[in-house]
Amino acid sequence: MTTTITTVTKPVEENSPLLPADIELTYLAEGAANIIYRLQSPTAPSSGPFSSTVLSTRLIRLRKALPSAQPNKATFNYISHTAFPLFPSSLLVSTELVRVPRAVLERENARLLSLEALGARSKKRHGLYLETMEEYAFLVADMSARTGREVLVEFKPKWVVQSPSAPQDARRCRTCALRLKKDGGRGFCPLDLASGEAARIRRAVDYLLPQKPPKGFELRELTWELEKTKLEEKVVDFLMNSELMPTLAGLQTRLDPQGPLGEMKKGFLDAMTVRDLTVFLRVDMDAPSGGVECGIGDLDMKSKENGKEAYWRDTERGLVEGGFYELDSS
Ligand SMILES: O=P(O)(O)O[C@@H]1[C@@H](OP(=O)(O)O)[C@H](OP(=O)(O)O)[C@H](O)[C@H](OP(=O)(O)O)[C@H]1OP(=O)(O)O
Ligand SMILES: Nc1ncnc2c1ncn2[C@@H]1O[C@H](COP(=O)(O)OP(=O)(O)OP(=O)(O)O)[C@@H](O)[C@H]1O
Repeated sequence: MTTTITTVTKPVEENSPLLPADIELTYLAEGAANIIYRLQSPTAPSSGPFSSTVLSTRLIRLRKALPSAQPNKATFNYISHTAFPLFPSSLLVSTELVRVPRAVLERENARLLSLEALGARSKKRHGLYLETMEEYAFLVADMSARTGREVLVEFKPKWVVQSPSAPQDARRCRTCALRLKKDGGRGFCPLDLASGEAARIRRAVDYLLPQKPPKGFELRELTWELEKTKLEEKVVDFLMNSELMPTLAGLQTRLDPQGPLGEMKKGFLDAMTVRDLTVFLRVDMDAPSGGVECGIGDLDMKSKENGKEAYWRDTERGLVEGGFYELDSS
């Protein structure tokens, strides 16, 4: 059986709960725009917005001071009114808006410097810190493995239907064409992922699974390869049977019928959000069947500002005019 987490998005309101100033944060990961922390408090109450249960099942997503970034309140407004309603709630990572004391942000910025000095922060992320003027943060369901027998599979499905501006005789999808243009590297084809055909989905999933056992994973089979085969079957089975891929494909088709060389109406920006979201699949390796929880995250608002409109048009023109869509996939 396939399981999904039950999720809710609380509406934006003025009185979002304020994170206690003595909250302990542990750096987990970061992307270009946000840093993700685990939460802990020795004095957490047994109920309320920051109860010990809430703290142990959620992560906090704090925004970095990027000049192009939107304030979290505006982003939350967008996700709760526009992006989340596009999806069945069972597919979404539960997300709440909370307020953060400035002292917490300042303290964590000092810690980031220490992490850098210790070599515990990726070099490419050095020099960019948390936005201390930001009043809000996102409290998100933690999709990490909770036991040594769970695995988190994280991926961006990207353009799961062909770009409407691609040439009629295209032999590559938009994502494969762009990958070829960027670095010629190998990767999964999103059209395989959304094909509904087991063999094609398996081919794509192969690229998404960890090559080594994840940290803390408990091997029950002789080798990771054997575990990986089991993991692959679970993920393929989920993608064949869940509404995830048909939903993504349906949205991308409906929201952007013209592609980046078209008029770029409102739906286009939402389509770009859907084309850049992240999927978290938490897989229970010992579930007799299924055991996959799905959470869609990173549904950030896209804007034409800051050169993005030109980037999208130029990228598409470059792919079309450079013949990247027509090059053979082999
Ligand atoms: O242009 P793409 O398709 O490479 O997607 C960009 C992503 O690259 P990748 O997923 O690695 O291929 C890119 O991801 P990374 O920074 O490479 O992790 C961003 O998500 C970017 O969006 P934004 O400018 O931050 O709003 C993404 O830009 P857009 O989705 O706005 O095009
Ligand atoms: N709900 C979650 N559960 C588990 N891990 C998560 C969760 N949200 C984020 N992460 C981890 O933190 C990383 C960075 O988070 P996120 O993608 O939100 O950052 P970002 O800065 O918005 O990324 P981008 O580079 O796409 O802008 C993710 O790649 C993932 O490994």
